[in-house]
Amino acid sequence: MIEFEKFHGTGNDFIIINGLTQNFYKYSSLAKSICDRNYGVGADGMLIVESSNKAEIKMIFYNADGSEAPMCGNGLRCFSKFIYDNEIIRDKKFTVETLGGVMEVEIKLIHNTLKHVKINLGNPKINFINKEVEIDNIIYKISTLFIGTIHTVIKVENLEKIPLEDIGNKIENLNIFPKKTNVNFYEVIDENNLKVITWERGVGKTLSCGTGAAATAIISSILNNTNTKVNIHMIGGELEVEVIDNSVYLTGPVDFICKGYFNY
Ligand SMILES: N[C@H](CCC[C@H](N)C(=O)O)C(=O)O
Repeated sequence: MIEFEKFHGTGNDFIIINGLTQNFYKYSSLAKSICDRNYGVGADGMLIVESSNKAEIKMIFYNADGSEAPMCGNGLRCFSKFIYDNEIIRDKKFTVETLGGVMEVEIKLIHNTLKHVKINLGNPKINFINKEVEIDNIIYKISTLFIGTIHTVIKVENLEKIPLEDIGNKIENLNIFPKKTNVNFYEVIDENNLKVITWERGVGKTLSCGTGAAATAIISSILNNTNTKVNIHMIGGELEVEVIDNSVYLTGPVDFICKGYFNY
């Protein structure tokens, strides 16, 4: 039996397992089983707590299909609540090692309960902006960058007209992306507000994506002159992204859902 807790950040849901107190192997197949929405607990991803020699704690992250990914913004925000509420670290600011680099987190308490987490995703690395690709006779202008993990961002006029599953999948698997990509479509509401839907590598459609929100805010500020501090409206809720110098800050709510034992 594996003890786990489940959290969500704006509807992006995660299983978190304390690897400091439990030993188990084959994370990839465990992620696939535990994240399965019919035969498992159900989640977009699985996070494991491990000790670190580069930061105060380490987060390991797997997508629901069992693939390992370097970073997850909403996942890191949920992970921070797990760490604080389980008294693994009791400071309001701490550092977390991920495969995408060491990230700074800052927790926010409301009446002594951890409700919001702000994370610093570091410095984005832009691969290309507005590259034209043709899919099913339609030209899409895609922009790709690395912000903890790989994201492709595409501006559209009307999100409701986007067949996310079909086109998200095709862009994820374009041969210019040997390791695939996460895909975000966005609409500009005004200079302070963007609406975003995300197709995640290794998961599919999710209700929210933290690094995707950050990636979209960065590309939109370059292409549309939207502000460097914006609200990102995702299906599952709202996130705030702020770009200051070479850092991208992501802030939003996190919630504990349940705790239990997985039969594995
Ligand atoms: N949902 C996550 C991103 C997961 C990225 C993952 N699907 C990948 O393969 O890179 C977030 O909140 O940032």
